[in-house]
Amino acid sequence: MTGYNSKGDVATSNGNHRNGHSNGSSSNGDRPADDLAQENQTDNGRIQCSLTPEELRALRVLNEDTYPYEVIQEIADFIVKGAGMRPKIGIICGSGLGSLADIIQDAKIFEYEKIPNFPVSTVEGHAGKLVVGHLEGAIVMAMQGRFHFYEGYPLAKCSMPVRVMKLCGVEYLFATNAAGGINPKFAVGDIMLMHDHVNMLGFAGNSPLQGPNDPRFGPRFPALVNSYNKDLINKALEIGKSMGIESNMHVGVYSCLGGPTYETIAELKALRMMGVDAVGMSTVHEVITARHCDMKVFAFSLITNKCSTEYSDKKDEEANHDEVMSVAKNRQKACCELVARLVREIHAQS
Ligand SMILES: O=P(O)(O)O[C@@H]1C[C@H](O)[C@@H](CO)O1
Ligand SMILES: Nc1nc2[nH]cnc2c(=O)[nH]1
Repeated sequence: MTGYNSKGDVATSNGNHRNGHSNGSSSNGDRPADDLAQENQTDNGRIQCSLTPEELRALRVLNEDTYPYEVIQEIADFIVKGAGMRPKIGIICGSGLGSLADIIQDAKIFEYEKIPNFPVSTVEGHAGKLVVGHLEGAIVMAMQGRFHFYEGYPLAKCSMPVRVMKLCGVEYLFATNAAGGINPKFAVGDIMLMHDHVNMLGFAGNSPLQGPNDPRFGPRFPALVNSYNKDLINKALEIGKSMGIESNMHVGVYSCLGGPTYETIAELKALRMMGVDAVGMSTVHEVITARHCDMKVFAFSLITNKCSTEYSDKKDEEANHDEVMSVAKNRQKACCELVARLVREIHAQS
């Protein structure tokens, strides 16, 4: 059998692996490169490809920026069949917020590495598991680990799981993230419900929808006004009130930068002038992909650090991922309750 894993290795029928890394296992042992090149040469001097058509197709899919509809459908079928249920709500867990998936009951867990054609998570705080099960009566699917542009994935690949969710039957996307608070009124640990975004990667000419448009997902030129569902924002505000956290909740504008660097003071000043309240490295391309295929979107940022727009020599004012993770851990209970109660409301309405 020929199989593929998500690291781009190709496993052949005799169990050998080919990959591009010098320290990877090789079906060719330690034979000199000249020998191998000669063996693969055809009469016209071109290197002959020894991959089967299936192997080539899988490699193409792994390396392509866009996933064909049929491949997304295959992934969705794999998940729905494996889980034995069809989810209605999709949740993307932000950095350190993986516990949002831990509250799912009767969970069927899929490691990303075992899902055909799925990328792998490479960031600390993103476990790399897809969890399908029940939450407050609804069937949900949660990504414990998302894909970021700075990991080296093209945007279409980063947000490909949103299309998988859609073909699984998901109607609502809940996207969560850890973000730096630029609005001076925001404190560490606050929750900002997103009501709009500034797509900085889009300003630079990058979009998850780049390339040929497949109308089975949505239109070539989707509108993005009203992307963030107002009813869900209002419901979340009511829930926040009844949890007694209304003074730690805001509604604001998020912006996604490419990362992995945190922002300079000059960049933060520019973002603030543009009306940005919180800054991160994700979510926007997922929201674009979700709106393109007409999903209802709810998204929030957990403010894990304050972004000062004043120059300072203080080391403790510099953002760092350990702080991001530790704040997320401390606030996971409130985030889980907010998500669970909103899911309950949606389920009660349907
Ligand atoms: O996945 P999210 O957007 O929650 O993660 C944020 C952005 C970077 O991945 C990381 C930086 O600390 O946290
Ligand atoms: N870009 C960015 N991402 C974050 N994720 C968590 N905090 C931050 C931040 O300050 N900036």
